[in-house]
Order: sequence, then C-alpha cells, then structure tokens
Amino acid sequence: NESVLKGIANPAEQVLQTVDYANTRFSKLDQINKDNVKNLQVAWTFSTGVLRGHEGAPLVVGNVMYVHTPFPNIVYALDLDHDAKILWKYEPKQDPSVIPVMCCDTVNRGLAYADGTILLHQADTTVVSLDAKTGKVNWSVKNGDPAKGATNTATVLPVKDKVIVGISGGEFGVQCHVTAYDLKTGKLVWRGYSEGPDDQMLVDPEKTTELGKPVGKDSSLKTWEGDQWKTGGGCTWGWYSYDPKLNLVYYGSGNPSTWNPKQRPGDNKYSMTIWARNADTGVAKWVYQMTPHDEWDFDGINEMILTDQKIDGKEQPLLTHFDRNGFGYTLNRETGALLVAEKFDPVVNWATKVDMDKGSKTYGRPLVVAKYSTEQNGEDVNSKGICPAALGTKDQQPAAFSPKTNLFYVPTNHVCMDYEPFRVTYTPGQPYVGATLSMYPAPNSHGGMGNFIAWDGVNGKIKWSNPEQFSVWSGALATAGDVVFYGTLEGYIKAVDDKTGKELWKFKTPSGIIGNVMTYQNKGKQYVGVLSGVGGWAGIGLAAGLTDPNAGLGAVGGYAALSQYTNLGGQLTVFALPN
Ligand SMILES: O=C(O)c1cc(C(=O)O)c2c(n1)C(=O)C(=O)c1cc(C(=O)O)[nH]c1-2
Repeated sequence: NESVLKGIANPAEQVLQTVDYANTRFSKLDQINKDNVKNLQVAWTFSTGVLRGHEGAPLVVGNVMYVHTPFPNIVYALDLDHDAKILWKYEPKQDPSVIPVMCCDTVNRGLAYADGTILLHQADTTVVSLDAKTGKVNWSVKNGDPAKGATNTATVLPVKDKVIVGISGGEFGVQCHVTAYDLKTGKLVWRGYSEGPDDQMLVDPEKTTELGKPVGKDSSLKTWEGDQWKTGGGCTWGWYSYDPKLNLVYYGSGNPSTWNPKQRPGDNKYSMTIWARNADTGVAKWVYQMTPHDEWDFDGINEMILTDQKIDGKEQPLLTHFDRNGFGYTLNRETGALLVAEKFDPVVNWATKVDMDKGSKTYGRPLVVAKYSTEQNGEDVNSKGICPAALGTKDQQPAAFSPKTNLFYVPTNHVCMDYEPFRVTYTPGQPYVGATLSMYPAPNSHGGMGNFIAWDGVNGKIKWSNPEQFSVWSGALATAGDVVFYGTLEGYIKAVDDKTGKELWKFKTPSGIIGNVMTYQNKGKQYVGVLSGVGGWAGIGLAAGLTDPNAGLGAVGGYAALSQYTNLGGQLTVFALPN
C-alpha cells in the first residue's frame, strides 16, 4: 500500500504496529542516542481511562497520534501540535456478554493506518475502518462468531488494496483463519483456514511446499482424526509481516485444540506453523510446522522478522522467528528452506534440538525428550519441570532488529511448568482447554522469570543477556541512536546500549508495561512513548485480582509477586530530551 510505504519511509511517523512491513521495529531517528538518553524526561502523559492490559503502541500520522485501549477498544485521536488535545474519540458498542474471555486478558495489540483510514479489530471480531480525520465509520465487518468462542486481540496489516486480519479462539476450539478484506469497502476477498481440506486452507497440493517438498493432496486432513480439524484451533492472533518484492504475507498459527494431546492424535497440521501466503490470492507458497502435535501449548504466532543477510556464504532473503517452543528459527523467506534452529534460552529442555539432517525421517522436527512428553506420560499425569512453560520462551512481546548491529533484541520469559492434560468434551462457545498448569521461575538460574537478550540470527547465538525479575512482556524498539528500549512488568521503561546491553536509563511508569515502546518526531523533536497497564497472560493474575498461585490457567504462579511492585493502570507516557 503506497500510503503505508510512505509512512514507513518517514521516521517521524509510525503507521503500523510493526513499524515497517519487515517487523524490524527499528527507527531511523537518532536525536536520542546512547550518550544523551540518560537525560530523557517526561514530556506529557495521557490516561486512557481503562484499567486493563495495554498491549501495542500508539500510531503517529502527520501531527496526530492515535491511541487505542484494551476492551472496550476506545480510539483517541490526539493533536500533537496542541497539547495532545482530543480531536475525536471512537467508542464501539460491543456486548460484553458475547465476548469470550480468552485465556489471557482483554488486550488489543493496536491500530493500523492506510489511505486516510484507521483500522481497528475489536474484541467482538468486528473490523472497522475509521476516517482518520473525523473518527466516522467508513465500513465495518464481522470476522468471526463470538458465540462459538471467536474473539480478537491482534492488530491488522494493510497490504496493497487489502487488510489482512487474524482471529483468536484456540482455547475454544475455533477453526481459525486469516482473511483479506477490501480496504475501501470491507468486502471479503479471500480466507485461508489453518486446517482442513486444501480449498479451505488455500493450499495448492502441488505448489505449496514444506521443507522443499510439495505438501500433497489434503495433507492437513491426514493429520487429524475424523472431524477434529473442525474444532482444531491454529489461531492467528499474532503479528503479520509482508515482503512487497515477493508479495508474500508471513504469520504463524497457534495451538491445536485441545491442550490435551491424547485427544487429537497426529501432527495436527497446520497448527504451530509459519505460513507464507500470496497477498492477492491467499494461496500458500510454503509452510513450516515447528511443533507438530503440540503437547505444551507452544503457539507459533510470534512475529516473523524479515532481513537480508549473508548465510552459508550467500546473501539471502531471511525470516527470523523466536518461537514459544524456545527455538530461534531462521529460514529463507522465498523458499521456506530451514537454515538455523537454535535454543534462545539455555534452559529449554523439552527437545534436545531440531533435526537439521536433510536425509533423516525427522528432518525439521524437534527431537522430544520422553520425560517431558505430556503425550507419552498421558492423561491425568502431571509432567514436571518442562522448560519453557506454556507461555513460551517468548510470547506475543515482539522483538526488534537493528541493521546497524545485525542483532535481534528479544524480550523473553525464563519460566518452566508442570502440565497435566485431562479429557474434555467440545461444547460450542465453552472453554476447550484440557490441561492444568503451574508456572514458576526456571530453576538453577538467576532466580528471575525473564531475560532481555541480543541474538545473532545467522549463527544462532546469544550475544548478551540481561536478567529481569519478571518476564519481559513488552515489545522492543531499536533505534539509529544505538539504543534499544523495552518495558518491564514492574513498570520500568529501560534504554540499553545496542552493542553491550548496558543499562543507560530507566524510569518507573505508573503500571506494568506490556505495550511496545515507540518513537516519533514532532516539529523536529524526537519523542519516545509507551503504554503502561499491566495485564496479558503474565499479568492477568494482577488484572483479575487473583493471588492464588493455582488460579486461572496457571497464570498467576510466580507472577503473584508483581502485586508488590505495580498496580492496574492505563497510561501513555511520552519522553523527550530537555530543550
Ligand atoms: O490460541 C489462541 O487463540 C490464543 C489467543 C491469545 C490472544 O488472543 O491474546 C493468546 C493465546 N492464545 C496464548 O496462548 C497466549 O499465550 C497469549 C498471551 C496473550 C497476551 O496477550 O498476553 N494472549 C494470548
């Protein structure tokens, strides 16, 4: 989309949640740099009026900032030239009783801008196009059925004349999908499901490849028993990337439903899969399933970061992905060839490695350690000491990449779990979970539940690692000022040196940070902004007022101590250097 490309090219603006189509979250702004970042001060603040988990980041288009909130999904347009005065406010009418409570709070990962419109995907799965000037609704369309457990938390990605949209519902047995709507009218153009017959998945059995081979006819159906694919999950609630040259959209699918692996024999394709789809037709060029027959809830939805780097002696179009399962993958994004798969936290123990031997039957698959296999241990058996926990070595919190250092900056979890699968029956609209968990800090380690790391994607190695007391549930931002920013669950926004990880500055905001740090320029001056508001899976315990470590989906566990550091909130804090 031309207007999106124009916005991406202007570092004063932020028109997408992912900063650019490649998901690098790198800003070319460099007024704030590693020498002066220690002088950052609060420039202004804004209360969103909502006290829940605030994920994503505001957008800046021209001299207007667009701020979104978690449910009820309010959008504010703020005039950056006039003291952030509210230009308009959009508050959707959503019936809270029809919105399924997803595992992990009522978050929303933010807005997107294209062609003079602001695009919002609400919790009730309504996709709305708003006039960016007035906040008036251009069109709206229903993307799913909340009565069957479908909901939304993700942002959308405008590509050419379409907007690409995912859906949540993996804990409700939704057959999840990705859909392209016409940007002007909201008319459905194509929809590809994560599992099912080829025509539903938009898979061409001869042309769609997995690890270099055509997938073959109805390849997904053969990996499910009977009709189980119809309630198979594989939800699409993560981040989307786009390569304009290859015209491919990249994203990952989530867990197969239920969490009880015994109830769904087979590989459960194509849950837990990286998808590369043609943006015009939706037809998949290639797929790669990272965790066949998931036994741990390692949703494969984390962002795909597109870079061009030299690997195996030649410059290649790469895709790097930090999966929940604890492996950092690098693939050739044109062909789907697997190049690197290494653990990005040494505590990962459920698999010894990913088999990289092309001649082997298990090529491309993780080699599972029997003692941590909840499938082999069986129903009603508590498998203990599995690392990482269900929320993964990384969850939705997006990483950043700096072309100045060729390093990825990754917010991670350092958490292990006990997992006990049990039998469930499917009832439309009711939770279809099938396991209980408890989660705790990785043992024999630094005692904390997170690390902020720098990763070399070509060699698959950690460059440096900063331990954190809690999971780093906030997204990273890398800048041309040689600084990387991120937030912590206690509420700190931190700036570190992109080469060494040395802490250069921090500031404690009013609530835990699970939003993504952003930067923009107004009247020639650079600002850094971040949403505070604890929540999401790691913070849901606090958000729901739960202190019982066994409450919820094992959500509280080691995070219960968060209540000693922070409180619910909903605030944007914007920083700048002194005049
Ligand atoms: O399978 C799904 O549909 C689904 C949806 C979501 C969501 O929409 O936020 C999460 C998850 N799964 C999930 O597994 C998970 O760990 C998670 C964390 C968060 C969050 O925002 O903190 N959401 C979700």
